[in-house]
Amino acid sequence: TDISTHILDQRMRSPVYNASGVMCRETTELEAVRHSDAGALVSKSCTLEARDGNPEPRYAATPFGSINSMGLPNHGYRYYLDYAAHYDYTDKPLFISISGLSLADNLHMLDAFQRLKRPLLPEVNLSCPNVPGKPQLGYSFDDMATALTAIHAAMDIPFGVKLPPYFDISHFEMAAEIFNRFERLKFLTCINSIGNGLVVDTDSETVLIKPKNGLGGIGGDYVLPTALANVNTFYRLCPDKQIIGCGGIGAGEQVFQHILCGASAVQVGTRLWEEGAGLFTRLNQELVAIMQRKGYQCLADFRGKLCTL
Ligand SMILES: O=C(O)c1[nH]c(=O)[nH]c(=O)c1I
Repeated sequence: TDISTHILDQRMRSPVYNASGVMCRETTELEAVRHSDAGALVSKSCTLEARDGNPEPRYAATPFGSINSMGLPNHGYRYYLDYAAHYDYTDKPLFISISGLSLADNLHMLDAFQRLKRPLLPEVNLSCPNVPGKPQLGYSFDDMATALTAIHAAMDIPFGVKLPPYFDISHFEMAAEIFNRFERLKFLTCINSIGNGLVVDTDSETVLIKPKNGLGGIGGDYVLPTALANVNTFYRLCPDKQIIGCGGIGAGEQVFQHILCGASAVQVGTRLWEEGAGLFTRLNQELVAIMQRKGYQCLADFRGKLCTL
């Protein structure tokens, strides 16, 4: 049973890796993912300068997932540039998440990463919901088109984007029409957390996290149907791009479902935060078990083959 996959020409021994933001802010964390059974790794979204992020508590686990308003805490892009410069690319693919506070910052950082001349894979984050005063690009189609036009003009290497969840068919269509304009935009990571949810503790009658009156991005079991809808819809609307699934993965079954909906690889956030890097070993085993039960030899046997009625 072969669970390997490729993103562009880069092979992954497993289709599962971390979601940006989880187990990837420190080089020690990135190394933990690299030494795990994850098939790749992605770094914490970075900005030009280091950021402390929002006041704590800013993450909370909940009965069906998590809520977070981290506020883009990171060491600044040079820290991740240094990791990418010394990384052994023969091991597993390295994705670099970029989330500049302006288009100019994004262009500056992306240029620095492409000048490394390393096979790193930039994932431009269009969907951070937690920086007060910074509306996310993914929900402003004109601004997103402008940014991607400039990024595509500046990038000689292939890149991807981290997308927010969309909920309206016309939004899927408008977003896909924009993405399909850009040939070197090669992968779409769907989805980021569902922005600005609110989780309340009944006993204390209090929110769980400090920033933004308790509002934060929702992840975990709550978001699986939305994640699958975004994966499958962009899989159908953007046939020249690969889809990386993210959202609601806690067991091999959801890995299977994301791939059935069209994902070439999948990322795990909430469940990784709660369980640790041993998660990848478990998910790989559970995926193999499902494939064996169904008689599938490789991921291509079922990728994108979701049946409709
Ligand atoms: O608050 C964060 O740091 C954060 N949190 C998220 O749930 N998604 C994001 O893209 C980011 I940049």
